[in-house]
Amino acid sequence: MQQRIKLILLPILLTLISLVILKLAQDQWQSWRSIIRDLPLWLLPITAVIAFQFNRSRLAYLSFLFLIYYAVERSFISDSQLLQQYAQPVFITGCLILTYLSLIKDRILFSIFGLINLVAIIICLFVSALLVHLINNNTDQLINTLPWVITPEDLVFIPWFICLSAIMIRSIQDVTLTTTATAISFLLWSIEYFQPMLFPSAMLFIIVSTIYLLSILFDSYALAYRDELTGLPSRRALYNLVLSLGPKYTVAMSDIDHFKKFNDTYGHDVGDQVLKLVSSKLSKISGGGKVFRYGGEEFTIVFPRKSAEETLNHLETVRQTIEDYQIILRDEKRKKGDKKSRSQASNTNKTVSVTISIGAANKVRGENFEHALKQADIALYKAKKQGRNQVCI
Ligand SMILES: Nc1nc2c(ncn2[C@@H]2O[C@H](COP(=O)(O)OP(=O)(O)OP(=O)(O)O)[C@@H](O)[C@H]2O)c(=O)[nH]1
Repeated sequence: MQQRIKLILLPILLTLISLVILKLAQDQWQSWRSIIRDLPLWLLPITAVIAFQFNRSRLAYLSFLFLIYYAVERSFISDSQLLQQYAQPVFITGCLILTYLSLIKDRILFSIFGLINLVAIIICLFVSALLVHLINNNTDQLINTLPWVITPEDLVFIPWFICLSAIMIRSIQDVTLTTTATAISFLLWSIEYFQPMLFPSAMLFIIVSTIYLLSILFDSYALAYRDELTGLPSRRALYNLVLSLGPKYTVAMSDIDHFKKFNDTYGHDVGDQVLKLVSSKLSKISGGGKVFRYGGEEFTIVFPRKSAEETLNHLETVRQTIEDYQIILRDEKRKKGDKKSRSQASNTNKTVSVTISIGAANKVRGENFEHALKQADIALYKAKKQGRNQVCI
């Protein structure tokens, strides 16, 4: 749930807030109009290249297609009738492409997948031309069968609504910043068509580029500083934190007991499940402890401004929580099986529990972080030797 708030709701909310602020501050940026008008012509290609470099092929496609759209729109700005004439098919094409790109995965641009995507984009173009043709030729019939349709122009809401629903469902299913960025593009694309007077297109495409660049930046940050399996900050993030630590802190090393045996008994996949659950319990440690996956089944906890004695209660509480926690092993058959096997599986779910050992050490004056880490490791070794499932300092 937290992940959904962070990766879907927050970016959408921030975009909406930015739009409101931009609208309210309209008078201020009006004087920058000529710069704003040119900015997408620089920003969109830069975004496309960066997205391509970072293997975000979907964002690269979108930046490139928006660039073409914006460049064409700018060059035909004087011929407003021509723009009007093609507005509907162009809008539906955009909706279809955005929906298609939100449904697929990022693939290498110059590969067979790149070719497939290119063909799919061309198909979107034809489908939208066909749709508009069908709508225009069957307007009367459609209006009679669909009583809630008010004018022929409103018929565009049908494909739009289908695409919107598909994108929304996809955003909930595939919680990534790229999917959210595609959903936000759809929102801005809809504003561009339904409310063209609200914002100049240039402003919308500047926002689109900014969102793409930010999503690439945050994704890369997460890749560099977060452990993929557990979602905890990685060892690299730990060494980043060390740079900001003051003279007083405590380092604790924690390790799951007999994890090799656990893996051998239940398999590596179940081991992974347990690692995730232990990480989630550890990450809720009290006392301001910051938890990192050090590697394998080892975790490091840093308590800034606390002595080892002051952290004992917090470490003991988390150790006890993990010991008491009954882990329900998900039956793999259940995920793939039919209804019958699912109900059988729910009765055969096994519960297991694991314990952890923890060693903690103070940062000693005149010594560095490595020294504190080594002392914590020695304390952990002591906890293991004394029978495991305990905290030692
Ligand atoms: N499932 C899974 N296992 C891992 C992962 N990383 C490390 N391991 C396993 O963790 C186990 C660590 O085993 P050991 O270092 O021998 O320690 P232990 O069995 O936990 O025994 P003690 O620490 O002495 O209690 C090895 O079997 C590794 O394969 C991982 O990401 N997933």
